[in-house]
Amino acid sequence: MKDSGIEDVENSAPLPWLLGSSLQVAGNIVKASTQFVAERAKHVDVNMKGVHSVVEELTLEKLKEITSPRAYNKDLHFVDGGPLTVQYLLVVDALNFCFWPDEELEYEHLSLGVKASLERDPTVLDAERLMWISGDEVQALLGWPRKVPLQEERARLLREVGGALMQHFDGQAANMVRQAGGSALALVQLLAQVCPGFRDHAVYQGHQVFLYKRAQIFVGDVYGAFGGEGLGEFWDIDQLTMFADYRVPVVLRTMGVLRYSPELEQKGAILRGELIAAGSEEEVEVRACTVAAVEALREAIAAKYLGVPGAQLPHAIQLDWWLWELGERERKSHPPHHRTLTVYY
Ligand SMILES: Nc1nc2c(c(CN[C@H]3C=C[C@H](O)[C@@H]3O)cn2[C@@H]2O[C@H](COP(=O)(O)O)[C@@H](O)[C@H]2O)c(=O)[nH]1
Repeated sequence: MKDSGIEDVENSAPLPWLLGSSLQVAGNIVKASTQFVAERAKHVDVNMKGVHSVVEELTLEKLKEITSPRAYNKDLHFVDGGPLTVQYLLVVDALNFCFWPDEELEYEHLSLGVKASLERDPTVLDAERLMWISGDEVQALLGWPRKVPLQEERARLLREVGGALMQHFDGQAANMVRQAGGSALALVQLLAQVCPGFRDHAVYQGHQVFLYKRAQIFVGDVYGAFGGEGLGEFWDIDQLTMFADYRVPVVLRTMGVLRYSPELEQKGAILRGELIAAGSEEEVEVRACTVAAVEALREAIAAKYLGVPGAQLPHAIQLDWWLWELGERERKSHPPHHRTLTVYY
């Protein structure tokens, strides 16, 4: 095969199979598969009138804020511009799920708790230590005064990360980023391949639906923490979708962008704070329609601001950070979010 040069490409291009795979051709499998759900959803829908009224009110000044490098909240994180930041973000995003069973526990307790531990002991996130971490050590890592929800699961997920880093990347999360060759989608796929805990998907009406929330948020965090440069430089960062959590759907509902059926909202579990099962139609539709809603917002913003001097078209992840921070600030006045016991978000 020498004369065809394929051998050379294989040796030089990282993960060539991804470049030609459905992942690249169909863009992001999260975008494609959540669209499949949004077109059929019974309990949730994306209200295009709501989308257009939000974009109507979106000023150029607000858009500049959303697309500025400061949109990523570095104060909440350990950011030293080096590979230890990548190790830190992978650990945080391996644990970045399901805080609500503990009324007082919020995301910042996770990110700032791990940051404080790392500043006390720079070896605390070494892969060979993560491989053996216990539930009690996870509680200590966060510096939380009591057990954290799903504590033993969180320890298992960290042990999985430690083992994968030792097996494939010489213990360094930064090596995994480098192996993705500057592609955000390839890095999402690579992380989901080596760590089953990041394979956030469901089966909906017989079709596999990918949300990949923690895998995508890890890539978004690396991009944000490094300001889109060095280890954070991804040529296809605009291909990532928003991160399907439980905070942003509430924000989109208060904006009139997302609508829930009466069964789901009034009579249903949400207002009574009952659990909605992971993988149920309701849960998958809430998450998938949230992804589709942010894509619709993004397209409507592009239609309004394409070519406008000084306007930068936002990535889905920048819209996500804007909506999530808004939801965090307003969470006391917002209606309750849906409650799913899960390791995915
Ligand atoms: N969609 C989306 N979901 C996000 C985040 C973040 C972390 N954002 C920081 C990182 C960079 C940015 O600049 C932000 O400062 C956490 N979560 C999810 O929210 C839920 C936690 O909610 P609560 O219980 O209220 O703390 C839980 O599912 C968690 O996984 C985000 O950015 N987008």
